[in-house]
Amino acid sequence: MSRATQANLAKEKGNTAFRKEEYAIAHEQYTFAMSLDPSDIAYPLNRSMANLKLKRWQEAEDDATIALGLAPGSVKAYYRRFHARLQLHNVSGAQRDIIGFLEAGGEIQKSKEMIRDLAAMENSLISGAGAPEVSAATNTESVTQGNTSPNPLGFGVWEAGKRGQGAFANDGYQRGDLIVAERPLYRVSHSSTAAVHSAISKLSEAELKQYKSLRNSFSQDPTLSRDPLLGIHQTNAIDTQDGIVLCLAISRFNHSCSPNARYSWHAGSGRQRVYALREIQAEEEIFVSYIGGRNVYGSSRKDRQKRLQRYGFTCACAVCTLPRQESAASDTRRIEVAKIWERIPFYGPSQTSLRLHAIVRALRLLEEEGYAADADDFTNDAAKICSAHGDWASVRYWAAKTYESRVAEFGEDSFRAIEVRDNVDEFRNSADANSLRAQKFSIRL
Ligand SMILES: C[S@@+](CC[C@H](N)C(=O)[O-])C[C@H]1O[C@@H](n2cnc3c(N)ncnc32)[C@H](O)[C@@H]1O
Repeated sequence: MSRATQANLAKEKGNTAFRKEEYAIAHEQYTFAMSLDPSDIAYPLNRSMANLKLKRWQEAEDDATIALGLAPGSVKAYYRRFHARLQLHNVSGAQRDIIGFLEAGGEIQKSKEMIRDLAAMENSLISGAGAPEVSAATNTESVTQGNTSPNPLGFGVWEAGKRGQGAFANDGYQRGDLIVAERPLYRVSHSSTAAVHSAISKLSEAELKQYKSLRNSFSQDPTLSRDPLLGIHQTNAIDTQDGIVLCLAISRFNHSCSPNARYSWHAGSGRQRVYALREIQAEEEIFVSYIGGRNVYGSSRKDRQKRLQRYGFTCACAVCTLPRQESAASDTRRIEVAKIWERIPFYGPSQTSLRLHAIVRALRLLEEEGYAADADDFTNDAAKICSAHGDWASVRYWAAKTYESRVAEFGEDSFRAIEVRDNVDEFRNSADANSLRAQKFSIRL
């Protein structure tokens, strides 16, 4: 009997054992078949299935990889490896298998099930259900709608083209929704090599593994390439008023110069939060801005690109990739906003109408830019100047706008919202109240 025939016989024995749910025996027979004929894809493919049944995930993945080496377009091999990788929490590998499965002609319906399974696995990884060895488990909570009740994470991590991976909304959000609140993996007061290494040395083995799975945009950097752990820190760390933090889930949020979400450090709970700045549709990517305030809304594409080099990338967001003419128009708008911001304190006591018109102009320009944050930089000034004229209706209008944006962007319990909650009273009691000629203004947004 030829080796090929013997191998086929062993496979048949394996299949019989498999049907009787005797997976260990099936595994033995497939191994024998492989040793007799290593060129036949059926044997590693079947052994991969037996390994899945035996919950030997790594071996199942390896066998599917062997099968793909023998037949690169094998739908079954992609499907089995996907399931092995799912169990191994290999998100990007599992994503690649879904793509391979589809490209090899796998059924659309099945691929949708794979996507759902992967999303469920990711959510369980981040929220902790069924994945106790994953440190983000205890680190993350999320609220999909309304700011109050904790739900499973409302976003998944997917491939985002040139940006690597990114966070995509499951069902969508409204302005002011808390997308996630995550306890950092570590916090450092500065990003020196010693401080970062010291923080990393305190991570558990599982945490370190997750840390190492984060993106490193500095692998080609002349100095940082020698220190990948520092490169990961540099790529993902976030500046907060309480130091520099690194969060596993939030690390997957990409940057946009007109973001639909924003970071908000909450000192009370020691958590980094992300709030929706505007409506975010289901499956839309969630973007934050890595740079703050005027550095993003008041600066040209060229200047923003320069600043973002610090994160090791050239920004490819929707604003930075506008065609030449639209990009120039965007720059013009942002530079005008910056000029208005700089000019505001220099309007004279008789120029309050002009000042308020300039504020409205800045806010409209921001709206045209699709920039949905930081309106409070302007509305707060409008309230203050109206209080100097004793125009309390205008003060209430502008102060309400300020409070509204701070609640939506930082949360009702944030310092920044609380600070302006009773602003009307504070303006009334301030030394500047009624200090200019009494006047009423009807200038509104
Ligand atoms: C904090 S990570 C964000 C998640 C990352 N994309 C990933 O795959 O894990 C920051 C890195 O993502 C990429 N990135 C984020 N926003 C980007 C953008 N607007 N354009 C190009 N790359 C971006 C850059 O490589 C950057 O260094």
